[in-house]
Amino acid sequence: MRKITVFDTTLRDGEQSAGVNLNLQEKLEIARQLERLGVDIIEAGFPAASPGDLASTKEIAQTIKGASVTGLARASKKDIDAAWEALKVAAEPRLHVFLATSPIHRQHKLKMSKDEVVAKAVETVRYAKTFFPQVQFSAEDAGRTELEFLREVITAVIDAGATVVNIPDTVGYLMPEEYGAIFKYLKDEVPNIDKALLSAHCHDDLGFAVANSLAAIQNGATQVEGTINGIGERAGNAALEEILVNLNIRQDFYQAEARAKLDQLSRTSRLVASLTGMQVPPNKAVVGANAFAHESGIHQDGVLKERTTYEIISPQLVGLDSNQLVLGKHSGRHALKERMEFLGYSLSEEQLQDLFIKFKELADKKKELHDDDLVALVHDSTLTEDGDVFKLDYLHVSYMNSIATATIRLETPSGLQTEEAAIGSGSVEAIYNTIEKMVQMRIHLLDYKIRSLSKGRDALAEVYVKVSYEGFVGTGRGIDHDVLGASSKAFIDSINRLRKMKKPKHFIEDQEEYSTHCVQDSFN
Ligand SMILES: CC(=O)SCCNC(=O)CCNC(=O)[C@H](O)C(C)(C)COP(=O)(O)OP(=O)(O)OC[C@H]1O[C@@H](n2cnc3c(N)ncnc32)[C@H](O)[C@@H]1OP(=O)(O)O
Ligand SMILES: CC(C)C(=O)C(=O)O
Ligand SMILES: [Mg+2]
Repeated sequence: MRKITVFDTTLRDGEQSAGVNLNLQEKLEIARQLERLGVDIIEAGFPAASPGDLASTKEIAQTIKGASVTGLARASKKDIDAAWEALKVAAEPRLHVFLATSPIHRQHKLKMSKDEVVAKAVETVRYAKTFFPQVQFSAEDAGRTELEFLREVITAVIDAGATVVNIPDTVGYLMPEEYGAIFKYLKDEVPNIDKALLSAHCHDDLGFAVANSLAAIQNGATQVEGTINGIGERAGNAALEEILVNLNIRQDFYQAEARAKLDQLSRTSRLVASLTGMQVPPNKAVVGANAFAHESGIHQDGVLKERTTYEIISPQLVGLDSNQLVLGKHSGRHALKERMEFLGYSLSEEQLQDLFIKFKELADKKKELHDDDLVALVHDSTLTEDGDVFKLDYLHVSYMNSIATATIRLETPSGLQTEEAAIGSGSVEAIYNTIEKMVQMRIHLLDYKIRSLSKGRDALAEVYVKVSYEGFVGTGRGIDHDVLGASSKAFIDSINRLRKMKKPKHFIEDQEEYSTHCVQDSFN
């Protein structure tokens, strides 16, 4: 199994993301987590860029012992001196110098000839080697460099003492086959290639950063560079978590391994997202919030029967407790049953079916159903399961000039449909006046309470009412995604309960005592 050295540049190339600026404490916190993750090299900054970058690189070099710490420098003595100032405290000082090699960069940016680039690269590596035992040379924009010239530069810098040579696809231009072919070419054609590690560094402009990095590994790269969550300049760098999980899950294919502890990946991703403010999209591979969430019934059924039907990565591998079966409108009975059992309800087939119908009705209106919603639904269905009750069929409320009008259709205990309308000074009063007319009972509302059952704007509403009718006191409860729907259902529920009361058993003079008894009776 080939060993792959993992080079993390979240704190250098990652921090080059537009809008990201980490302070010393934040950088240190990320560096400590990268150490826990077990990356081999942490690129802590670009010391010549600013006094702050120098100070944080130095602090990280001083603090981190479980990984090698490096910093970036241009092919310039001033930059290398600044890097030495920051990194001389490290256990094994390591420098990363770069110089562009592509015709575009030579001509327009550096204004240097090929010979001048080779000479500058060699001079730089030699100078760096007077301080640093480990020197990495990066041929910036190697991806767009003439192969023969790249071979010449790489051979020269290894001769000058470079211990790592990096072949960046700086602008994310190459296809995996092309990038892999460069590594194969250099392995075959650079005579001293065995004296240095060969490194891959990819950007995601065309969406191939991870694929390109893996293609490089397939073709001989022994070091891979990237950032957590793939943050970085423009479209970002290769996402390290994706590369690491690929190497683990498809070890059979790559025949290569890294020493990183994958169960630290989720935590590292969350830390980087929160400190950089660059949130991870939910569908992002490995660390997205939905990466281990199954919503559709067929998938949930498969996962419940055998996890690997739809899950190639176990959540525990990346440090999560478990996968998630999200209950929503695409879910099926298997997942609903499993969740209800988890919540302590063992439902008969009939009860499950009844609940499932209500579940689907609610799921059409609500994005995701939480445990509270399910408990509410199961209670709601068991309250009305014995038939012989009024049921709400249709509700319309309008409110104009301080007058509310409710139009309601009820299904009566004998199965008939009846419709009525009435007004009130508010919507709930209009609803209750209408229902009262329909059931032909003079009902006094003694109490009305409303609360939200779950989280979010689309949470279910639960309404409790306490009512009295000819000396009887009863309560009712209604749950609905709409507060007026819940209010109607609670009132109808209280009427259904009153209708079922048997006078000798339930008639209690003390109304408080009766009410408590009734509530317990209803909800136990
Ligand atoms: C692919 C990459 O990610 S490379 C790293 C990119 N990261 C950064 O640039 C972040 C930190 N950078 C900075 O803070 C600043 O650019 C500094 C402090 C390094 C330099 O600032 P300035 O001196 O004002 O130069 P400026 O950034 O405007 O221009 C870059 C100069 O470096 C030169 N240069 C670029 N790359 C290299 C190199 N590898 N070696 C030597 N010189 C280089 C450019 O040709 C240009 O030189 P010129 O002034 O002679 O035209
Ligand atoms: C400095 C180099 C390695 C770089 O970040 C790039 O070329 O993308
Ligand atoms: Mg880069």
